Amino acid sequence: MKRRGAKRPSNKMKGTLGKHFQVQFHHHQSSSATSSSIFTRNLLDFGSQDDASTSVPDLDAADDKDFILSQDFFCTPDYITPDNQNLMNGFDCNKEHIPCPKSPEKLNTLKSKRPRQDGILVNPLSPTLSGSQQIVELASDNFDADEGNLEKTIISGVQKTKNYVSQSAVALRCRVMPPPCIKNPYLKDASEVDTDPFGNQRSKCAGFFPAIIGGDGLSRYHTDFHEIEQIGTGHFSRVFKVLKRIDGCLYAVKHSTRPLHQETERRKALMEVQALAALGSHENIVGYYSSWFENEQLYIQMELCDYSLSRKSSTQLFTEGEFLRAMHQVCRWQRHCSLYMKKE
Ligand SMILES: Nc1ncnc2c1ncn2[C@@H]1O[C@H](COP(=O)(O)OP(=O)(O)OP(=O)(O)O)[C@@H](O)[C@H]1O
Repeated sequence: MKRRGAKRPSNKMKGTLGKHFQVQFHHHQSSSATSSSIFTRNLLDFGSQDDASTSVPDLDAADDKDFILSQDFFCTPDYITPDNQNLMNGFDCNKEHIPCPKSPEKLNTLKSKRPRQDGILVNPLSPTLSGSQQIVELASDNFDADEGNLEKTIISGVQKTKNYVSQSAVALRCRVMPPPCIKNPYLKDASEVDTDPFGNQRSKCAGFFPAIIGGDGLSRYHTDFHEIEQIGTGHFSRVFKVLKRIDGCLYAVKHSTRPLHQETERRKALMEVQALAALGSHENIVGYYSSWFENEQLYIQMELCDYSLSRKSSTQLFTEGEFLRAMHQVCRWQRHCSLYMKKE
């Protein structure tokens, strides 16, 4: 494997984990030129948040950024298109009898607790530590030769790299797309999706589709849902039939058509969500699942109704049965609401 810009002597990294980190680190460097612009932009954006004062001694600062980001946030571009399949097989403990990387729990030992200069013990899994510090601590369990250096690194890290992992980076880590679940096996009459909407993307990766991630890379809508079709329009909104990737169920997602810039606008839009959530589940009320703001638009995830009175064209007349069913539902709904009001 070609190594470019290798700064650390190889004897620093012993064992499988070290090998894995080295491989990932160098591979990321060599493949960075071919990475998508999204990856590159995000890496740069993230890197720009780390100023000189936050760099860690003994290690090259730029190397550290690559090292941390490729491991921690993206599943790495390598994961999508591995250049060397054998290297990826290194993760398979059964195949090569190589021990798996230690679980984070195993690091929570007395040995891994380092005294800070102010005398307070530092737990590497404590939320006050950044991701970079945890990775450095992870390395210390494997590379005894560098124990002293790493100890210094950790202590300095606590002082200097306090807010190294930004909120957006943490959010990005949470937005790794789950593998699609076309059919939920626990649903009796599971919705059949005739064709695989994920098509050839499925073979490429288990989790990250850069092409459909929004401009900021953090689209919850595109990460969590596959949009199938538009099923309705409201006065200020559009409603889509979607497949939730992780559970394989169909839902309706309604989102506002224009950005809600003002706080008052957002509050007003939220009233619909609050009413739906407060009413709870009822057979005649559309089920509410979740809601969120994205790009200043409100998204509401709801039960997908297979029938809508508004879809009947104005020229079509209701049959008597349909009319009675509709009236019955309205009455039940009113009763449900009045019961709810009484509770309040
Ligand atoms: N949960 C759902 N399942 C199926 N179709 C839906 C669902 N929610 C809305 N629709 C469809 O989308 C159309 C518009 O939705 P809705 O009635 O919520 O909009 P609206 O209240 O008129 O709009 P706005 O909130 O912008 O004023 C409905 O008439 C219906 O056809």
